[in-house]
Order: sequence, then structure tokens, then C-alpha cells
Amino acid sequence: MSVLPPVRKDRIIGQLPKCFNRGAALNTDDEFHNKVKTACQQQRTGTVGRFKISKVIVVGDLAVGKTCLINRFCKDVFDKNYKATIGVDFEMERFEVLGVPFSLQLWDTAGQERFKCIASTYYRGAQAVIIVFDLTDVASLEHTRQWLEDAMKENDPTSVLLFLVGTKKDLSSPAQYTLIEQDAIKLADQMKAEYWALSALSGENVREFFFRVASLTFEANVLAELEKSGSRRIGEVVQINSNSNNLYATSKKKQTNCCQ
Ligand SMILES: Nc1nc2c(ncn2[C@@H]2O[C@H](COP(=O)(O)OP(=O)(O)OP(=O)(O)O)[C@@H](O)[C@H]2O)c(=O)[nH]1
Ligand SMILES: [Mg+2]
Repeated sequence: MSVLPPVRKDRIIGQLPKCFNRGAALNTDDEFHNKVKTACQQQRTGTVGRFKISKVIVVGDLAVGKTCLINRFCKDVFDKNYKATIGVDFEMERFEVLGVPFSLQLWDTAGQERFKCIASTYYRGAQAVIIVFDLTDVASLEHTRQWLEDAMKENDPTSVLLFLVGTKKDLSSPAQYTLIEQDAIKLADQMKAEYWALSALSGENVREFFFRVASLTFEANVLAELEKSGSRRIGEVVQINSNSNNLYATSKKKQTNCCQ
């Protein structure tokens, strides 16, 4: 029995959302991986869809627009007044991907130096890292390397999905945008991150971006579950009988999630 209300209609993902720029994308597939589609159809997604919550951390310089970005997506609001995040804050977003419930825990961290040490204690266990810069501020793009390094001290670089996100697109002129985008794409490529440009003020690309984060995180989680389960069907009870009295039973126990 579920105590949660149904997932909002505008959080249902049935197709893999497109990347923003094919030159700086985590993948350019048109559809979810076949294995993932089959696993979802057969309800063999293991811990994904039951108790798994994926942690996503949002980092970047102060005032680049991290909080506004999260608030635009989660609450559909925009505040033009700057209120620094002190330490961290988080929002939960529930999705349904290919018919499977899936939740993201979005951690909004402080960019101000004096709050950074508090914020960095929450970096651990992230499945996706969103590194934000301001499209009108080249220095904030340059600093993304340092943000990446700090986030990766606490995480496994081989399994974390990275996104490099330029905000305040509404404020940049086409010429300024073209210039900074070239550098951002180069950097995203070096970091192995997916690049996006958006605006929390106008809402341009915000929903598309978070749908992409949810979808790629979901896909990675299901693939990892499938790999873990190997040949056995995930989520099933496995019994190995021998002629002696040995009986090993692996029940569908909650997997330890080292995220928090
Ligand atoms: N024009 C415009 N302004 C934005 C946009 N996003 C954020 N801002 C403004 O930029 C300022 C900083 O935004 P925040 O979201 O608070 O920045 P932050 O990155 O969370 O800052 P810290 O919490 O200190 O790390 C605010 O005054 C916002 O109104 C945007 O897309 N367009
Ligand atoms: Mg903030």
C-alpha cells in the first residue's frame, strides 16, 4: 500500500528527453536503452521504483542562480531578490519514468565561501552533480572546475552523471551567448559533462533540463541494478538448494543506500 499521492501529471516521462547540444551530451540516443525499457515493462527494476531516492547536488558560485533554478522547476516561481542559501536546502521531486516511480532529492548548496564548508558535507553519495554558472559571468564558468573537483572528492567519478549548466540566458546578448557557449561546450567535453543553457526567469529549458537529469539518472540506476543482479532476475527471491541441508535464500531485502 502506498501512502504517497500519485505522481503529478506533469512529471510523467515516457520518452527519453533530447540533449541540449549534441556536441556536449552524456548520450545522443533517441530512446531509453532497450534493456531499461524491457526491465520497466516487466517490472524488474529492483530497488528503483520502490525505495530508491537519487541524490542530486547543485553547486556553483554565489548568485549564479542555483536556488532560482530549483524553485522554477519545483514550485514554478521566480524571485528577483537575492537571498543567499545558508549551508544547504533540499527539494524532493517525484517522477514516473516508463511507468516506474522515481524520486530525485535536489540539494541546493551555498555558493558563498563562508557557507561552503557546511555545504560540502552534503556532497557525498550524489548520483548526479549539476555545476551551475552564470552565462553573463565568465569567471563563474572558470570556477566550475574547482566546483567539480570539490564535488568529486566526496563521490565516485566513474558513476556520477555531470551536468554543466549556464543560467540567466535571458540576460545575455546573442553575441555574448555565442562566445561563452563555445568555452562552456569545450569545458563540458573535458569534464565529461552534459551542457545546458537556460533561464529561471523565463523558464526556458528548465523543465526539459530536469526531465533529462531524471531520465538519465533513472536509466543509470536501472542499468546498475540489472548489472548487479547478473543473470538472476532482480527483485526476485533466489534460492540455491544443495543435496545437503544448505539453503541460501536471498529475499528482496532493502539494499543499503550509502547516499545519506
Ligand atoms: N535575469 C535572471 N536573473 C536570475 C536568473 N536566475 C537567478 N537570477 C537572479 O540571480 C540572483 C541570484 O540567484 P540565486 O538563485 O539566489 O543564486 P544562488 O546561486 O542560489 O546563490 P547562493 O545561494 O548564494 O549560492 C537573484 O537576484 C536572482 O533573481 C535568471 O535566469 N535570469
Ligand atoms: Mg542559493
